[in-house]
Amino acid sequence: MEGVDYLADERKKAEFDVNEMKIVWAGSRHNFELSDRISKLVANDPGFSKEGRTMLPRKELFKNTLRKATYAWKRIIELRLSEEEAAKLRHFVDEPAFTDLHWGMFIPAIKGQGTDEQQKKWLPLAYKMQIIGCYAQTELGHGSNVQGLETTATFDPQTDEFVIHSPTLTSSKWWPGGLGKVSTHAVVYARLITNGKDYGINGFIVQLRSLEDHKPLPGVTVGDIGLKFGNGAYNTMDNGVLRFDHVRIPRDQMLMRVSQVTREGKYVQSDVPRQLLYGTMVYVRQTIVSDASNALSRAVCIATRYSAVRRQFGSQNGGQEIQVIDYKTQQNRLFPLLASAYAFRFVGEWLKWLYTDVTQRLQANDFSTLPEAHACTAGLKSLTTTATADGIEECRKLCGGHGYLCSSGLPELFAVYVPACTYEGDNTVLLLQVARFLMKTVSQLGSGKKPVGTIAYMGRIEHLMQCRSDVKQAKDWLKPSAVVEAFEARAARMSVACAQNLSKFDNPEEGFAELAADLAEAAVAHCQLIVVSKFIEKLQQDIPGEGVKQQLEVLCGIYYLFLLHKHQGDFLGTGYITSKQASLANDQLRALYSQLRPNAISLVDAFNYTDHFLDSILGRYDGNVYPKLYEAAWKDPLNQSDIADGFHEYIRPLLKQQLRTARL
Ligand SMILES: CCCCCCCCCC/C=C\CCCCCCCC(=O)SCCNC(=O)CCNC(=O)[C@H](O)C(C)(C)COP(=O)(O)OP(=O)(O)OC[C@H]1O[C@@H](n2cnc3c(N)ncnc32)[C@H](O)[C@@H]1OP(=O)(O)O
Ligand SMILES: Cc1cc2nc3c(=O)[nH]c(=O)nc-3n(C[C@H](O)[C@H](O)[C@H](O)COP(=O)(O)OP(=O)(O)OC[C@H]3O[C@@H](n4cnc5c(N)ncnc54)[C@H](O)[C@@H]3O)c2cc1C
Repeated sequence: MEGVDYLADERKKAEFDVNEMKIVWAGSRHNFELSDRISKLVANDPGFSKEGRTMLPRKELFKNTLRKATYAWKRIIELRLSEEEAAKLRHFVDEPAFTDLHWGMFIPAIKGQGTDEQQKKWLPLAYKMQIIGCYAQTELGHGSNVQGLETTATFDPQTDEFVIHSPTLTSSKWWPGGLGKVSTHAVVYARLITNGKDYGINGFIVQLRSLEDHKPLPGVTVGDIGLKFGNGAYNTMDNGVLRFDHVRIPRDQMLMRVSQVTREGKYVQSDVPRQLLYGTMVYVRQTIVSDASNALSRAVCIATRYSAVRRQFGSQNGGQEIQVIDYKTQQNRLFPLLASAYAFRFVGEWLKWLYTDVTQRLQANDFSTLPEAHACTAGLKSLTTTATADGIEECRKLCGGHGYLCSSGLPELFAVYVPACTYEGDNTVLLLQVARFLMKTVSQLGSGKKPVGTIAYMGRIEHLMQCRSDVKQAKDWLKPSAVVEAFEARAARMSVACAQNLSKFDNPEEGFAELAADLAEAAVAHCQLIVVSKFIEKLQQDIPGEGVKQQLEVLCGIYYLFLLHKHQGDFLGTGYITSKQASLANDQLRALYSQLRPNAISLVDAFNYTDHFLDSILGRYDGNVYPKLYEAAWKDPLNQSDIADGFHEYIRPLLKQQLRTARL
């Protein structure tokens, strides 16, 4: 980095090896070197400049995204990047585009739900981008309720084709990214009807646009759904609307891994569970959990650096004012978010492992871990995206007024990120899926079926229902066993309380609906237990580097003690801790803030973000905030002239009129 480093003093305070922490953050030396190389490649290429992006009108913004996405593809080919390198490059280009859905959902849907033959036919075309695809599931009338989708795919045995049709306005596909203006193909989810019988939802590969002139094919109506939240932000994506008027596709374009329709029109269900139809969602939810730490760490990096630069009040004898990062209130808002970024990183790594494991089992026809994989991906997607979206907004507030400027990077980051709470499953709907899994687990206790994996703790239910915390002094809260038991007891007791209340209803579905808010809270408690446990397990590994493990222990402590403080009501209400023990937890939390403080800047440096990727004046590596903010203001189009457009038309007559009135 060239020039003065205004954060140099902060960096000197670090009590750990930042370079080793960079490797822990990246997951491995290989990952670190890959991210470092590709992020610099993108940052140094003017073709990926972000200059002026938030000021472009929609059409220009979208065209610019098409240019960038195709330029990225050109560079991927020229540099002969591997699949892993190409994915990193798209990540660091940092602009939502149709390619996210092509690579992230269209291809995985064909891989997960297509037969070998179908994969052989479609994947090479998709890998070379000779066709571009999207994932068309959600409709105007239904998103969460997948079984309620209305689009039909009716088999016609005369011609050996499916007829894809949108029977109602509400059956219009609505939201799929990349659909509006770009995709040539889509995996369309529709009700499979053969011999007059409705067999429920299945995926179909449907061509939408001509590969010659890109015009919609006969019977296809397609377009963009309109401007979305935030300036720039997610408007780089062409989320689309799609209607079919009796569009015919060959039978072999039904994705046939889960079920098949024969030439005669007979429906055949394979021996794989129907839930595999939802497999692409499980995959994407897992990637969204991994991505949460990316988004949160960006916001935290900006807010932490700026909090060290910004000074307010407390000047003594003409000396400097206090850095706002030294206020306990600032630390209490910021440091748990820094800790959460690390916590989500590690739980994301673990979830990736779980997903790989379940995928291998599925290939060997072992479906036993699918329910747990669904509960973990759904629950952790909900937990991490909610906390990340809220955390980004908190970081904006932590930056005071300047956080509201687009040049802080935070408004755009928030606007791009916040739909993660909705897409790939509304966060409340997903928590209720976890709650169903928990209620099923509780109902099976005593049946001889031993709970395993993330619900193994339920196997010790008798102990967890009656144990009490033995914390006597603040530092007892640093013992992993004390913490894990606290989170297990809270989660188990909340689930059991829900199950007991449910048993009072004659109709379980009515009971579930009535108790949904409590059930969602029990699901949150279970998911927080997973994140805390995985952080603690990470610390049990061998972690090299001077002081690195100690810093991670501080972060882990902050993560769980902050949760304990925030959800004190649960821990006290379920009777596991006393109010005295809650207060000791808070004392320990404050002590950990003081330990973290000198390391804060280096802990965000460990994310290894380039200034290009952060795209934030407040988060600049060198902390040179004020001159750059001042400079940026003058680049606003409004400042291209002293007299604004519209002045002569509107303001001048007003001023003249006031002048006349004053003269009277
Ligand atoms: C795309 C690239 C991703 C990259 C991410 C990184 C981010 C980068 C930066 C961001 C920039 C751009 C990326 C943007 C990407 C946006 C992508 C967004 C795409 C979408 O939104 S696609 C549409 C997603 N839609 C949903 O998620 C719908 C949610 N609804 C459902 O999942 C279901 O309908 C339901 C709520 C689960 C209910 O289903 P159903 O009524 O059928 O089920 P039941 O409750 O009756 O349960 C039956 C039975 O099935 C089990 N089950 C349910 N789901 C699953 C599953 N997925 N897997 C396994 N099992 C499942 C359930 O537990 C029941 O079991 P039981 O009978 O009790 O044993
Ligand atoms: C930016 C963005 C990109 C997207 N990309 C795609 C895409 O590429 N492909 C695609 O197919 N779809 C896509 N979607 C659609 C997305 O998956 C759905 O919006 C999402 O699944 C939520 O469904 P919904 O809109 O029907 O919400 P709704 O279900 O209508 O939710 C409305 C409210 O009702 C509540 N609610 C609903 N059901 C229940 C229940 N059973 N119990 C309690 N509360 C309930 C919810 O919590 C929420 O508060 C995208 C959406 C967005 C915002």
